[in-house]
Amino acid sequence: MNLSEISPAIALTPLDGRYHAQTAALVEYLSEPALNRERMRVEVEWMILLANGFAGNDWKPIVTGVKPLTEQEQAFLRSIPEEFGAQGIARHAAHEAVTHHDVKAVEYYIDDYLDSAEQVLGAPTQLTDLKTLVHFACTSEDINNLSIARCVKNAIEHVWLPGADAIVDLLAQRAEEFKDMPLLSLTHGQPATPTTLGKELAVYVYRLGRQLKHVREQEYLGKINGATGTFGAHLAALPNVDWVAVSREFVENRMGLTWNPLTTQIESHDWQAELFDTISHTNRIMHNLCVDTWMYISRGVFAQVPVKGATGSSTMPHKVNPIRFENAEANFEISCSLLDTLAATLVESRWQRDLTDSTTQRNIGSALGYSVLAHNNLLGGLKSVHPNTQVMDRELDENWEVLGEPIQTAMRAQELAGRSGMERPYEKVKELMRGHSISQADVESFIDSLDFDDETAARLKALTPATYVGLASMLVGYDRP
Ligand SMILES: O=C(O)C[C@H](Nc1ncnc2c1ncn2[C@@H]1O[C@H](COP(=O)(O)O)[C@@H](O)[C@H]1O)C(=O)O
Repeated sequence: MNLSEISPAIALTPLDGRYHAQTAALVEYLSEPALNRERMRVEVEWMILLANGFAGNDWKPIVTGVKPLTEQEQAFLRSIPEEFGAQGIARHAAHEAVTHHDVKAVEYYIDDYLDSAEQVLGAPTQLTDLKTLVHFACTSEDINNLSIARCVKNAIEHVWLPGADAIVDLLAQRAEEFKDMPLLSLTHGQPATPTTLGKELAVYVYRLGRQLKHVREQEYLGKINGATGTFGAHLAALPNVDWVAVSREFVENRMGLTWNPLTTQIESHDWQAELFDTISHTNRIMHNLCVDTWMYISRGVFAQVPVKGATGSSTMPHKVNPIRFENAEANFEISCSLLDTLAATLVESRWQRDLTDSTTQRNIGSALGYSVLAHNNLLGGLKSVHPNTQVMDRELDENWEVLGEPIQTAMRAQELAGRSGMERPYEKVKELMRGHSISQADVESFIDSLDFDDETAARLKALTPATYVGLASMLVGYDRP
């Protein structure tokens, strides 16, 4: 059996195959039909603006000879994208098979609807004669850039950000829960100044929160200014219209985007580079979290809740493998590579336009899809782990030498305050502790061997690796930038 002949078609990529259920929400915004539907929305809104005007021109038609569209006519136009489904996709494809131009095919698709307007509305309508208003004075990129910006904005706001927020919210909740849970830290993989598990999670909350703030503040730019951004055709056809004002009204108020006044044929895509860079950066922070958590699991700091009925290893029955973190790690990497390519290449275009951006932007769905998939697995993974305080306490208790730092720092303070016998504090502690296994008794007798004032000696003796966590617990309160 030839797999390529099976119907419905078998997905080539995992996003639309194996992982479809986890990425399907993006189909609504970033699939090819979603783009074509958005193109239709842009085309019909442009028609409505041209026919009905706006407050800035006292609601007079912008194109001479066109009467304002009635509520019913506007509703009819707006129904075209809203009715775009399986049959519409096939009809658009049939037009494209002839035109070999996807935006032109959208124009013809709308023309077909205008032919049926009188029948659908049940009354004579000027719409049947308004085919020439479809795509009026537009180049394809006028339609494309606005459609893509709106598709991406919706995908970010409705799918990507909620997924990222869910991770940050869970981390913040866990940071608060675990803020007093002491944890041996490892710098260079070696025992170091203890922290708390909550504080380490709060670091991620803070880092991610900053990036998500950038994403929320992202501008989405749009333009509608003709074939090379000069309004040349607009002016040649209708010289008395304030086209700059019309263009601005459309981009800002009808499309909900930031108006770009100065472009070549293409919107310059700088906002896309900014957004994709930020998302890639966010992916990398989450990748770091996956790796850290994976290693905490390996160390026993986090235990995993076994999923009922699930198999860890096909041969080693005892195992619960951290597969969700590994899956997320891999998908973040693929997402980053696509986003990095998009951000790097979209900001360049030969002279007034080349078409590389069109081809490249068709992968925005994949780039965000791998990220959304990774979010899903990371969130599931995080929900399935819980701290093992026995392991954490044991690690701390086996590493009393981490108290070398507070002792030598207290010695410095004593020396600076004029107390004698505190010279060469770092070296003295190093002599005692470096490379040795140190017990609680060793630490105590070392403190006793030095001439600390009573209060300092008592404070140092009260320290254990588990209580030497500084302000970790309080710092968790700073996790939301
Ligand atoms: O308004 C215009 O069309 C102006 C024209 N520039 C174009 N602007 C936007 N789209 C264009 C352009 N040219 C082609 N196409 C169509 O883009 C589609 C590219 O397909 P793909 O590589 O799959 O992304 C594919 O459907 C192409 O037919 C120019 O000559 O400057």
